[in-house]
Amino acid sequence: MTATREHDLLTAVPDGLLIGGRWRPASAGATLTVEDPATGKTIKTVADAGPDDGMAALDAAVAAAAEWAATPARVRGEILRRAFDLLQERREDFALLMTLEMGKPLAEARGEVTYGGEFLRWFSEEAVRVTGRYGPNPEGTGRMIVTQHPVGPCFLITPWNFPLAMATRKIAPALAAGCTVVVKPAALTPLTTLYLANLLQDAGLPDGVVNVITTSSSSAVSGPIIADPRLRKLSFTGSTPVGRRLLEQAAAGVLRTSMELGGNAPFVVFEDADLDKAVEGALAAKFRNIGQACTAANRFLVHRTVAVEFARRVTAAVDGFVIGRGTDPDVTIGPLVDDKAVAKAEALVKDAVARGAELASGGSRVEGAGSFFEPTVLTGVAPGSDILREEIFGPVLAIAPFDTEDEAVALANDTEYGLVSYVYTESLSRGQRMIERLETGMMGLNVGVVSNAAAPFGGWKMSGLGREGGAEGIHEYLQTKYTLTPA
Ligand SMILES: NC(=O)c1ccc[n+]([C@@H]2O[C@H](COP(=O)([O-])OP(=O)(O)OC[C@H]3O[C@@H](n4cnc5c(N)ncnc54)[C@H](O)[C@@H]3O)[C@@H](O)[C@H]2O)c1
Repeated sequence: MTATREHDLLTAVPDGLLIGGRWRPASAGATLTVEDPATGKTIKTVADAGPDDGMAALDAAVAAAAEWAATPARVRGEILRRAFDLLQERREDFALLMTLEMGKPLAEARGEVTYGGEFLRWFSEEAVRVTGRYGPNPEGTGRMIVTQHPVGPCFLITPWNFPLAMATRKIAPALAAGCTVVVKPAALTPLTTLYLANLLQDAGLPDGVVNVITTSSSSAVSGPIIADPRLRKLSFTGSTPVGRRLLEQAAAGVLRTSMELGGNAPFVVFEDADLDKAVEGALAAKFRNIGQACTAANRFLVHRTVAVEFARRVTAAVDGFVIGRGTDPDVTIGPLVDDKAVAKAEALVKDAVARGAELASGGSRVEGAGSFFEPTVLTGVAPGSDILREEIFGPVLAIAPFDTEDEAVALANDTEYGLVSYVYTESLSRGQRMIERLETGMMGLNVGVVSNAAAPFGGWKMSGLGREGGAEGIHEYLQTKYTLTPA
């Protein structure tokens, strides 16, 4: 990867706010810097929006709402399809951009372009499948008509860990449903969203349908937007504490919300599992995105009879990982997003070891430039350790043994989160029992990655509200009207 290629790409990314189809600086002239977490160096400076800019973006979304809602769904779908096609042409640019601003290895960034792109294609097709119902009133006389309508202007807040996919997973269904949006990416990773907005313009999206504000003052800018009665929907992906705060704000206006929040996924390996498959799944579920995924396996619950062998095999694989800047094709473990993330991984490992866990591999920060933490395997993690309760969001694989199926279920469900679980067993009946017993919105049964544009992604319990993707996803942005007529 040449420095010139990186420079040319970064230069091509807009550095302003997109409001009503025009790129412009923040009204106060403020800027924020974006760093490469592998080097700690600034790679670009972009506009830092204030509350006035946020309101201007909402004004633009409101002004464009009626015309976009009246645009035939077929036309809206065709724009999304063009955006999908353009993304395929620009896939290497998007992959490199994510590696530069967020740190994930290029091969994984390419995987995210594929995954994130699929939401554009999926919802380009779903746009034309929004239908109503018309029929006799089964309870009496007259006719019942049920119709679907866009909810109106939406505010979409995305996290830094999947800069492209978290944006397309919200923007595509909103546009398909006929809603206009204001998008606010995380301040650590605004570049991918800016470049995506640029692509949507190239795909023929009318002015004002997608507006983007980048800001380091998330709560000061978001508060007035959420409080504005013209806003009709808030969709958020991020941590549970921030989600809870936003729900409180949204409650004042009885605002519709979708919340994709934190996880604490159990990865259960039964004694009858195919260990080769379980190890392969474990590595994907844990080390994808350097462990920084809401779907990352957080707690490895392994039957005591296979725990030593499972640990031996994952440790052998982890010892072969290559740490470094994600632009190097040999690298399998990039940096964490910032030093705070490194400190958190360090503290969780320390606590687990203090409570009796053994370090089979890694365990330390990597000294020098950039925010690196060694891929780590911990065995014999004791109940009550912080690492079993908190979302690790780092490359630490923590193994705790269990003896019976009931114990595995109790441990797996012993968390306020309920996003995803992973189960490895060769028994069909046990697999089916796990579907019934595990309290999560998604489950990987002998599979280590569940994300899929055609599936309803989302959690139970404190992992969130609503679903993204699948046939369900577009309904987050539609509201139902029921009409009774005597005819
Ligand atoms: N369930 C899912 O689909 C899913 C997917 C990815 C990440 N996540 C979760 O996201 C978290 C990691 O992301 P993060 O660290 O960026 O989360 P975060 O909650 O700190 O930030 C998410 C977004 O919210 C913004 N934000 C923060 N405080 C705000 C406030 N007071 N008002 C308005 N906006 C605010 C941030 O700028 C960012 O854009 C993890 O908990 C992870 O599990 C969930």
